Amino acid sequence: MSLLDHIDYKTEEKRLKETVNYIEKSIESYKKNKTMHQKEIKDAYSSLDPTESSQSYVSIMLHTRLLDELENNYARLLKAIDNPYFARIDFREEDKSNIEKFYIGKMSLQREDWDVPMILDWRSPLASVYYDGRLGNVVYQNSLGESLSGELSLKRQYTIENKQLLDIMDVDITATDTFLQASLGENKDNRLKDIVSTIQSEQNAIIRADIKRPLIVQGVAGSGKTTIALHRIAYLIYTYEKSFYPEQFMIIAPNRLFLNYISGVLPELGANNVIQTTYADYAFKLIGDKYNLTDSEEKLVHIINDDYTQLNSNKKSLVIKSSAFKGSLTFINILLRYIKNIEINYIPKEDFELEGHLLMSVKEIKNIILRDYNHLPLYKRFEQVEKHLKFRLDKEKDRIYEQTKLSYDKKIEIIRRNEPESEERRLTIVDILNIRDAALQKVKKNIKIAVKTYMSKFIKRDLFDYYKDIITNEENLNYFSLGKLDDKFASFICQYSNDILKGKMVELEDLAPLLFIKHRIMGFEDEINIKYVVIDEAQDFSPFQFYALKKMFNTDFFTILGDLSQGIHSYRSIKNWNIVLNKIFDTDNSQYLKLEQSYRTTIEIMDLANEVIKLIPKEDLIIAKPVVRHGEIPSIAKFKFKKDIINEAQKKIIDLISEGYKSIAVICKTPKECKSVHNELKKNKQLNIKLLEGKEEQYDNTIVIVPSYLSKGLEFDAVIIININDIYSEDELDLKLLYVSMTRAQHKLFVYYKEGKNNLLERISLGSFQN
Ligand SMILES: Nc1ncnc2c1ncn2[C@@H]1O[C@H](COP(=O)(O)OP(=O)(O)OP(=O)(O)O)[C@@H](O)[C@H]1O
Repeated sequence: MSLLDHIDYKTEEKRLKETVNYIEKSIESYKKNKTMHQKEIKDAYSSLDPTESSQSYVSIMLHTRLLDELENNYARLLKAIDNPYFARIDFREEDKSNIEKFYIGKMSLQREDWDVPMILDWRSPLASVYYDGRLGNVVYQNSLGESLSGELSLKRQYTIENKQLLDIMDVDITATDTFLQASLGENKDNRLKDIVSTIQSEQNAIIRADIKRPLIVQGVAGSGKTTIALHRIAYLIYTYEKSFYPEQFMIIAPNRLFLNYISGVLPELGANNVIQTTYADYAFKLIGDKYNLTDSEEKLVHIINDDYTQLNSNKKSLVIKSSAFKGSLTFINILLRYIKNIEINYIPKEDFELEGHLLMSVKEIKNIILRDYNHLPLYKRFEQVEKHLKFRLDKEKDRIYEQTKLSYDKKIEIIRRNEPESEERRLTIVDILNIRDAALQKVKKNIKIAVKTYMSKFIKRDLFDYYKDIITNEENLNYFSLGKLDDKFASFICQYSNDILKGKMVELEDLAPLLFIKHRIMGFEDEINIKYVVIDEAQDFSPFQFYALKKMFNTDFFTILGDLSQGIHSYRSIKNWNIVLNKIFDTDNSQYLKLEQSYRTTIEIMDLANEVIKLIPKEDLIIAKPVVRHGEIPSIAKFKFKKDIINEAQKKIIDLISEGYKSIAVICKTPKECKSVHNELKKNKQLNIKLLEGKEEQYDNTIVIVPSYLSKGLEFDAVIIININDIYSEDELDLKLLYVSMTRAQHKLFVYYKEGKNNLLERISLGSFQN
């Protein structure tokens, strides 16, 4: 049906015009108001008298605030004007007779003369029925969490561009979501986009899940985890705007390139100032930059390359084991014992006294440290002790001074009373007076230095000294593990860590324990004010990484998203979500949701990728179900020579560009192979191909060449997997790397490999799924 034939075309056309006109008028009135406020501020400044009158200050403050609000609204209106809304629902509240029409957009728009909003924000409670509700009776929760019901009689979607209505689509019970199909079929550039108009019900449940309970989401490749994570933040900022500032939300992503890839979404959703960081960047901000990070991917690359086997077959398993150990619950417990030991043993053994007078006993001091202020970092507890000591001293010092004086005065009095006046008596008294004065001087001096002297008995050490004291000291490691660590392993890990730390380097695995020590012992210089944390690609986190964040931020407000099938760092990270659900958070409180539908790839590509991941013999593996979108069958081609692969890839890239694809990736297994393929491909001057090595913070190229592990999280219109020397084996890690590489493709996938020992790709190319 053409747009003009739609029964409501005229009404909808009129409504759009009306909305656009209203926004235009609002923009005009903004401009007038802005000039007015600016003039008020200027006038107030010119009549500002520094000696008097707060009137002008008040005026400046008021108009500055109003101007800020105005600027915010203006930015929102400008954003909305070309495409003010994307959907409409017709809804009748229970027990009411009238049906209201609600137009849903990325922002809300109120008209003073209307009862219902002109545009309803997609994050508002009622808008939820658009995402969840089928036509008929529906239930949604209002902002107080109460269930409200009503009848949904229409769900309508619009395509609007540049203020023009291009399409109207009514969604009934059976209609497949053509809008979703259209959106998934588009070619995309190298930035993630918002999906407000096509959020699916299972995704909506995650976006709007209870804020108070930690939420763990296992979602297959391309199920929208990253996208939803960002929408959830935008939703929470809107819903809880009175309780949280955007700056109190933090999203943690795997690397800066990825952060750049997602950076456009939150501003587009009206959520500015959210902290977007990587674990390492944030950790270094808190622990300082005395030490540097070893290349966090280097270990993975060694493992992928299987370099260790050439060096020392045993070393690989020990390196892997120590990575896992540093992130484990076992190590958390060792550190907890170690810190407790510091707390107890670093307390001085003596009471706090002045001139033999007890001011505070060790027992009291212990109580301050171990009981009353136990929630604070140790050094902050020391500060509390100092305050208490000062308080006691202030209270007692005059009395002690007077008592000292009195004891001498008494002696003099006795002499005066018992001895007759004589030169000798006078000299004795003068002597005593001199001794008294010296004693009082001493008391005065001791009063001055008493607290400082006592506090100097508390030992303070550098963060890294503490860490080395446990991770490079075999005796301590054994002692605090209660003798449960294997001697050979303990010895290896100490030596291995010492080798790294002595070069003023740390590995990614060291950051969580360092953060935790800093949190419990020194405390952080600036107050940490993060209230909500979202972690993407969380399958690569260790238990300790989650634990350290939870403790530092002192919150359960977490959304954690990941896909275990893409856990390519599983040598150092969680193996399943249970540990997070039950050990890091409270089992009864944490929520677990699954996303099984994949939106990124075509059925044909997903089928092929699923064949790969199914080769991992794991029962709990979740296989992705692609949404119904067909495309070309991925082509897998074998070549005799490297040069043939390069030629074919060059040709294919040129074809893809001419077909209008906006983002193309060549993915090789290792960085080494990427480099070598890049050197060949770039000989064709027609191709501007960028090699991604992991250090870059952004890329704007259409064509990139990227190692498999770095492609995680990204997506491209078309992917060409090239495999020449660093062949894929059937190891779990290799299967995951190949799976990740394949699932980056939205529309087209090509696999080119060199004949020889490449059994896995050979096997896949002969697979039954190839028609
Ligand atoms: N409801 C939706 N409507 C339209 N597009 C969607 C929807 N959900 C997801 N997508 C699209 O699917 C693609 C994959 O999304 P995203 O990258 O967020 O998934 P992911 O689960 O984080 O993937 P991966 O784990 O493989 O990196 C994106 O292009 C996103 O825009």
